[in-house]
Amino acid sequence: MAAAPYPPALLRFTKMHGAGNDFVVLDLRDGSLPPTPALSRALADRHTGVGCDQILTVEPPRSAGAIASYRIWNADGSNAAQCGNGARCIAAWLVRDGTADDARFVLDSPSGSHAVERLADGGFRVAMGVPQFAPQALPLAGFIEAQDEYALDVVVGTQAGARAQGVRFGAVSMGNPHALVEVDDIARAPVATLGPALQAQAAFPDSVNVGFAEVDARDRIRLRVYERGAGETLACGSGACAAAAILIRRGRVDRDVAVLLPGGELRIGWRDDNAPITMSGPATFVFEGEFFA
Ligand SMILES: N[C@H](CCC[C@H](N)C(=O)O)C(=O)O
Repeated sequence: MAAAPYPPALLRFTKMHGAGNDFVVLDLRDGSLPPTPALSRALADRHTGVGCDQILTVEPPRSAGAIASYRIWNADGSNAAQCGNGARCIAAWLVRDGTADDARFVLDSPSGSHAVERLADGGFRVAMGVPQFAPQALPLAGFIEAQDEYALDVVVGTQAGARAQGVRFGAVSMGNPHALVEVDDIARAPVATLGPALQAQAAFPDSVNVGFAEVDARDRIRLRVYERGAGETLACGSGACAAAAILIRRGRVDRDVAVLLPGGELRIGWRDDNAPITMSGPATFVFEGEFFA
């Protein structure tokens, strides 16, 4: 086997987070290749790498009106089509870079084009697209029509302690797949057991991001998310949009709602069913660095 090149190549990156959901941002606008799954895992490793939930790339725009596009790789190396907290961090990165010199601009993600607005508090509001409830949009196999609530018998736990339990959940795509389980007490939600168990169901051939929501009030949701490809994160922007969409559609919350996640608070608005969902929240720079790839 050929020896690895020496000295190893240096990879410049920016470490950022959105409400605690943390990212390594790579600028690929010079035509550099996107990270391989192995490099994504190496960058994401919290002991031997930089450490992050996702890797985000800044790339040339793909649509006429956009100033840039972004792509997303999870910590396990898998590719994703949307990242709400990441969208805000890419927006902040482009403002600092001088590419975004207006308060309003458009970014392209693999899921579509997103209007972005810079807010007075330094955060950003992003139009995250119209939620898609059709099971095929996730995909969610075994169901034809969109339902307010689905039921599956899920095996939870490992061999010895494995037990089947009926699970009721909502499902929606924000460009990436989300399932939502309502709970009475978010602090005691079975995130670490039921999250991976639902992801492993054949009903989710592409896996799924699993949210657990406690409705505090008609304008406040508490949410924890066991993310596809990253495990439980401190926040999930598309997950906050998904939870609000499902709970608004069920009539459980109003169309303008605060979503309280372990890492911070996001504001979600959905003025009518055919409008894009908007997500507002912070984007934080942590450090710049060079990684020996
Ligand atoms: N784990 C997600 C991608 C990151 C989404 C999340 N970090 C967000 O802020 O939306 C997926 O595989 O679809």
